[in-house]
Amino acid sequence: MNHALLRVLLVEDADDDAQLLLRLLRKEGYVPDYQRVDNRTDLAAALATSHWDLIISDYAMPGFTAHDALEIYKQAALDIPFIIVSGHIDDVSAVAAMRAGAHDYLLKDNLARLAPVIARELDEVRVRIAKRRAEQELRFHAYHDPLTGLLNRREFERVLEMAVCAAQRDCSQHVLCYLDLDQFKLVNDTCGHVAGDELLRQLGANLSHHIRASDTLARLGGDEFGLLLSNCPLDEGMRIIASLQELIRDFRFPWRESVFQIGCSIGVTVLSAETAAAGEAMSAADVGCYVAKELGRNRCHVYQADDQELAQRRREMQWISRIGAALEANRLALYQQPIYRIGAGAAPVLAGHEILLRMIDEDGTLIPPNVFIPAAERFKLMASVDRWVVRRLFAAIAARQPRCALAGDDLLLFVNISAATVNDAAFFDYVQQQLAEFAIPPHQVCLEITESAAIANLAATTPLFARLRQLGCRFALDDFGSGLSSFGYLRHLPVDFVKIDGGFVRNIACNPIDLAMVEAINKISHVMGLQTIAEFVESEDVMRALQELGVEYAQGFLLGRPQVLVDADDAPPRGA
Ligand SMILES: Nc1nc2c(ncn2[C@@H]2O[C@H](COP(=O)(O)OP(=O)(O)OP(=O)(O)O)[C@@H](O)[C@H]2O)c(=O)[nH]1
Repeated sequence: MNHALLRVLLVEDADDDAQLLLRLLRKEGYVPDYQRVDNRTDLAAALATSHWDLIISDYAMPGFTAHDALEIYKQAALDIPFIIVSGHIDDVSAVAAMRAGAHDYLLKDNLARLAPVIARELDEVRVRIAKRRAEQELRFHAYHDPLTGLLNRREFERVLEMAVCAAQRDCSQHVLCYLDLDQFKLVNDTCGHVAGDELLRQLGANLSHHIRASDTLARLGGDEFGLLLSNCPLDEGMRIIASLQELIRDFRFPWRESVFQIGCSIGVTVLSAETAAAGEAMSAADVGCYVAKELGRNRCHVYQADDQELAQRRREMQWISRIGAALEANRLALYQQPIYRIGAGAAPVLAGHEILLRMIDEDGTLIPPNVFIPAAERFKLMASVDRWVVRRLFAAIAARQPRCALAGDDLLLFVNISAATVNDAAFFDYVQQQLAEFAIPPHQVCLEITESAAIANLAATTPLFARLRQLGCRFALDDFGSGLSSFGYLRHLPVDFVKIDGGFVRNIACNPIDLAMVEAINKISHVMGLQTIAEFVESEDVMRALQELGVEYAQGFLLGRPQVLVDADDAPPRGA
């Protein structure tokens, strides 16, 4: 038999009856810890001051009934089983008492059911408590960061939105801070993530004890915290921030043999009637924090409008890691767009493909080249990107991958190279080695460079083109015509094809100036012994005009859209 402590509140005027109940409880193995009350005041006081597992109440007492007791019990809003044990109670009164909140009723001369009823009610209360706890926990997790117990980013943004609305409505001022710990990575790297977690937990708790009750602190993720100082002008906000900085400066985090001291960069912005949206305020505080880092870390910076310029630089810098990661993880895909030989009165004949590059971001979205290539150029990643394309393409052809229609054919591969690659002294050797490794016939490869990049790097372009042409590779000048001064340069560049800028081609059927430009480029190219390719051929009218002019090749949506050639998940080639 179990001996379970049972804290029981007896609402009973007769001590004899109370003792009888207690004896019964003991017989059933309970160890009752009890109090007897017989009036409203004592009952209310007992409920308010002690914790009870069970209430057993008589039905009718002098000047006091179970209904009165139930009323007080309901006001206390406690989840305690309430059982009526009465000398005589008619069915109507019993049902009324159950409706008023009693869990069961028994007659004093038949208490055989008492033990099972108590066991059942205690069980049910346990189930209700467990359910409530689980619900509370779920609610807590929806709004809180599991590591620190502070609010999470989503809840912080909700509170921030309310503050922005309040500022717009009643011109109140609030201060928003974005806190990012300095060199936090060091703690993780030297002592492991468990130490880093503990530091975040301790610092979060310290900060939360230090702010006003009306303020909101949240962990936004990683080592970043958000703080909203409600109804607070900037000067008062700066005083609070200064005291938080002091607290962080004084904070010591001991871990095994080491003691860490941590710095924090803080971006600050004011929410006022002019604040348009919570997202805008959040981004201003984030930019402020970035500037604080740039200025040397461990400081606070109030966001200024011209900080955006710095932030733009940061966004650009992020491309370095995005492109680097994409190269590393082979998250680049090759597409091919057909180029046809066109002749007056004859059906176009497939002559080759231009190889186009797409980047796939970490979340699977396709990034077009006009978005990431300018960034790759700015951050000197294009030479690596070009090498990646060459190797990936050659490997795909050598492996005769199913989508690769080029293998074994005499079709040309037009591969774009950048100005950076032209200036890469080792590129010639690289291409030579790749051609040999994958047994690609050099005459199938036509390297394309834009007219402007070729001219801007003339000193490097000419010898590279000459050497690669000796191997058998061919060259095309891309976007020809966009830099109008370039006819003279054609004489100096050892190229085979001129790709006429699509900006002229697109409208030749309706714009006589564009038609004249294309005609001139075509004529001069032919006089120099070069063949011409028209880009952006999108309609039959344009195609007819090109055939009449005697342009040799055409490329554009009319003839074929870019198709996947090598997907990001195709097996990558081994090696550099
Ligand atoms: N321990 C722990 N580390 C985390 C958690 N979330 C993110 N981190 C790490 O926190 C670091 C945050 O990166 P950054 O803010 O860029 O690094 P930092 O060293 O603080 O550098 P600065 O902010 O430039 O001073 C990264 O190393 C993450 O891996 C976490 O929940 N626990």
